[in-house]
Amino acid sequence: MINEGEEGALVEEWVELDNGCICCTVKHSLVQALEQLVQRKERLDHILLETTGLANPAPLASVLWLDDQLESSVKLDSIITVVDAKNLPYQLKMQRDSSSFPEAYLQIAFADVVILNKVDQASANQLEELEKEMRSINSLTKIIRSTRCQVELSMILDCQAYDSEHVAHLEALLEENRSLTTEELHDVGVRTICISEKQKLDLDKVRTWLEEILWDKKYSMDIYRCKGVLNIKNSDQLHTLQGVREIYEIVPAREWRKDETEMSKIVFIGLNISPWVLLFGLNWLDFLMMGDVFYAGKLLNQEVLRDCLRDCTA
Ligand SMILES: Nc1nc2c(ncn2[C@@H]2O[C@H](COP(=O)(O)OP(=O)(O)OP(=O)(O)O)[C@@H](O)[C@H]2O)c(=O)[nH]1
Repeated sequence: MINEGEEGALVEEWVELDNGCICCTVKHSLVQALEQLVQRKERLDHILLETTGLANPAPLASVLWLDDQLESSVKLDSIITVVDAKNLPYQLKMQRDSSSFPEAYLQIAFADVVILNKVDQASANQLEELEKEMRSINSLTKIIRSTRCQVELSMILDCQAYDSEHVAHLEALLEENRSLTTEELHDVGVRTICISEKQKLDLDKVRTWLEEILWDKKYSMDIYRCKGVLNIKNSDQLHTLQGVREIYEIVPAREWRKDETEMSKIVFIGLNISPWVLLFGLNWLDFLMMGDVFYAGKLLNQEVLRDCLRDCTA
């Protein structure tokens, strides 16, 4: 850490961690070290943690988010991924065609913000294609184009992506997606699915449904991230859902406003997401699908949905 000392001199300070990878072996001592830092410094606004280019963000995200719930002084604000506009198409293709550990996919799937860097090295068409591909992996992410990573700090700090009460972005996203059309469904890989439903949900049943998906990994779906607003039976409160891997939280956030439509909107980002399996679960929650489902950024129409359900119950 570099700080300003007496008479403006720069003072370098180090906090030493045991040897090991911060996303595996030393994740708990990392949290302790961060807390120590916060206690020692009065003027610490943000901590930017840079992992290696091969890191899997999942363990770090879970441990920092969990710590936030335990009222630690360190709070996870957002995960930012820098991608290279020139090389990303090659990396995604390589990982799609092999069974290797999909770091590039994981890092996009977990990103709350993607900085699409080196845009001077790609054509307008290539950039558009890349953004489309990234949005099909993670529709929730905010993409910022840059050269030499020059971005407004206000765009990457204070995003509150893990804040239970901060759902404005999610609501905007689901509105935004409405104009998309139906396309292919048979797609494997890391994808986003967005589900909206008008009927009120039974909270206990939603929990059971989520736990089957997140904990029991029903039908081999591997969910990295989930977020949502929920319209719960016998409650006048808008509830929010936040989840990172197996950990999830549903909390009443605020009363529904008069000008908003009371409905549930849930987003899952993960590997091998099967729309029909999720819908089968939803059907079991006792409601007919009245709302919309978007898969990899594309709207599935009601006919396709009904076919999915028929397939599941046959
Ligand atoms: N043309 C172009 N080159 C860039 C841009 N951003 C970075 N570079 C160049 O890309 C090379 C790699 O940049 P680094 O910033 O060291 O890349 P890095 O991935 O952070 O490297 P690590 O130190 O391994 O983390 C350098 O030669 C940079 O000058 C960009 O927007 N456009």
